[in-house]
Amino acid sequence: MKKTINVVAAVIENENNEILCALRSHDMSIPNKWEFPGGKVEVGESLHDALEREITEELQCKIVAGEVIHEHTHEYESFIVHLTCLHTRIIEGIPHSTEHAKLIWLPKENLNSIIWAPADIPVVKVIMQKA
Ligand SMILES: Nc1nc2c([nH]c(=O)n2[C@H]2C[C@H](O)[C@@H](COP(=O)(O)OP(=O)(O)OP(=O)(O)O)O2)c(=O)[nH]1
Repeated sequence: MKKTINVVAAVIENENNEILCALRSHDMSIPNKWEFPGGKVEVGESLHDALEREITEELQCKIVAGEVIHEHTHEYESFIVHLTCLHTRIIEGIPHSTEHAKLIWLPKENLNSIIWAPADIPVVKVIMQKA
């Protein structure tokens, strides 16, 4: 049976209505695809706590996590991901990549100009509808 992992990801918007997009590196799972920064929720952790922890580790800045934008389940070939994306804003620092190949800020209306991890496509559509 395929394993299901619970993942929480940050839709980080700046004052220019741009969204932070992170490129998975060639040595990660789902390589060379764009995603929203975040990661797996640990046992006993709330979504908000998990996201704030992951962003501190991954981007070396502090965010505050807000409402859920979208959540759904996507089945990959070897595992299933339950992805919850939260609206967030940075409260301290500037994002620096510690794990990703690249970070870019993209205007909401251009989010479909890059190749997203398949699980992210529904949330990208939701964000673009609100652009
Ligand atoms: N953080 C994040 N992960 C995503 C997104 N979309 C998506 O399919 N995923 C997948 C990629 C990973 O397999 C998993 C997230 O786990 P992770 O961030 O701990 O991934 P990882 O590469 O560090 O871990 P691993 O797969 O090497 O064990 O969920 C997304 O938008 N953000």
